[in-house]
Amino acid sequence: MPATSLRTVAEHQRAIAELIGSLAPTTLPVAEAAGLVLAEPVLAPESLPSFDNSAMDGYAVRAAEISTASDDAPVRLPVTADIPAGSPGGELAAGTARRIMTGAPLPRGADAVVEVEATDGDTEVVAIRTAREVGSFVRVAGGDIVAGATALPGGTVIGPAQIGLLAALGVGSVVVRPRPRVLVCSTGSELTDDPEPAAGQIRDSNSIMLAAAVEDAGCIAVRRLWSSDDVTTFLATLDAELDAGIDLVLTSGGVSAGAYEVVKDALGPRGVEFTKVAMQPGMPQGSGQYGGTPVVCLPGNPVSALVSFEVFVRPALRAAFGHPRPNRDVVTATLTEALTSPPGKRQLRRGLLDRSAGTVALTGPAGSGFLGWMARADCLVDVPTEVMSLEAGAGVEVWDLTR
Ligand SMILES: Nc1nc2c(c(=O)[nH]1)N[C@H]1C(S)=C(S)[C@@H](COP(=O)(O)OP(=O)(O)OC[C@H]3O[C@@H](n4cnc5c(N)ncnc54)[C@H](O)[C@@H]3O)O[C@H]1N2
Ligand code: MOO
Repeated sequence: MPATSLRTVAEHQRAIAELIGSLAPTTLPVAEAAGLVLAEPVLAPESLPSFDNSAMDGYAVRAAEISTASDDAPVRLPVTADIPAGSPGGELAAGTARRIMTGAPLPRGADAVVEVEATDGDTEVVAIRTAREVGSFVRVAGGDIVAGATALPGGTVIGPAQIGLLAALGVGSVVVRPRPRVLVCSTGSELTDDPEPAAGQIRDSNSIMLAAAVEDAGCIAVRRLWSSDDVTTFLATLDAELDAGIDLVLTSGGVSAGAYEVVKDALGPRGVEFTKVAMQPGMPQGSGQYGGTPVVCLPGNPVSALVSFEVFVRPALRAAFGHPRPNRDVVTATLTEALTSPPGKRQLRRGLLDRSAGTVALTGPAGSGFLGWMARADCLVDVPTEVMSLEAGAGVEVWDLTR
């Protein structure tokens, strides 16, 4: 097939994004929502802080009563009570102070806190050496968030800070799009889980690698399957595991032009379209629905499989749960060596970024069967379709695989 008739990367990206679509929002306990995205805003059910409290260990006072305090002429106030954090603040009588701890409620009548360092620390009659303004070291109720205000807008990614805030507000569940659930299936009669593979056999690295990529994208790799290159076995393996809870079946291998292309032979007549994409690696690709479940078929060469996952599947999976940044960060870097790229194909080479120097070095040649070169890389160098060679020193766009 001439290169001009291949599907472009952008076209196949759109096809996969449409295929996977967007998952319906659901309500989840906050603790299970880490990494997910709010499908609607969270309104604060109460104010934060919920009561006026002290920002320092010190003494709760009336500011006006210590306005003349200085090192030479400290103001002395009887200490009538201790207010540890967790106890009620009580009422501050005129002309007195209460010892107060950080986070403890301000007693009624007090309007400032003097930190212990500005006093002699006495527990009976405290000498205060510094005047303090009204409101000093007081964390006012609602000073962070007022009841009824938007605590977190829709579209927020739920990370540690958001989880902490929701816990502080007493919000136990949130409305989010769920993590896509992915069934990962390797194919190939050469694959074995025998620690000592027989002649011609190899270990299945794709399913564990793609499952890790699925989890790294914030999704769930529900199960890992393996099938030989036999169509009946492959379909039976898939049918036994497919249920309504699977959002995507991700296969690898069996999609090119050989005599035993099990995925193509099994799913081609059953709703999955096999195409060639103008990309290196990752030319043979498949996508469609099998029994109503979206299926993406990646090529078997391990590097092709993982690069194809990066280019087509990861962004679509993240978009499916509403992630505001479905794509990797793209940066511009200077190539440290020359490269060549096939005509009519967008090439994604494996590279190592030197972030401080702004340079990128290739970790190996373009071959798609050698995972070692990919495992040493932390980025993909994106060589545009129309570019067939680049000299050392050329500027290139680079996908940062760490972000
Ligand atoms: N005559 C042609 N041959 C090939 C073409 C072509 O257009 N014409 N395309 C080449 C390209 S490009 C790719 S990519 C591969 C894709 O092949 P398949 O998707 O059919 O994959 P397999 O043949 O099953 O395997 C390819 C390669 O990868 C190894 N592999 C497969 N699965 C795993 C796994 N789970 N773990 C580890 N390694 C795996 C497999 O042993 C093969 O070495 O086709 C080219 N050929
Ligand atoms: O296109 Mo294949 O995926 O390069 O090796």
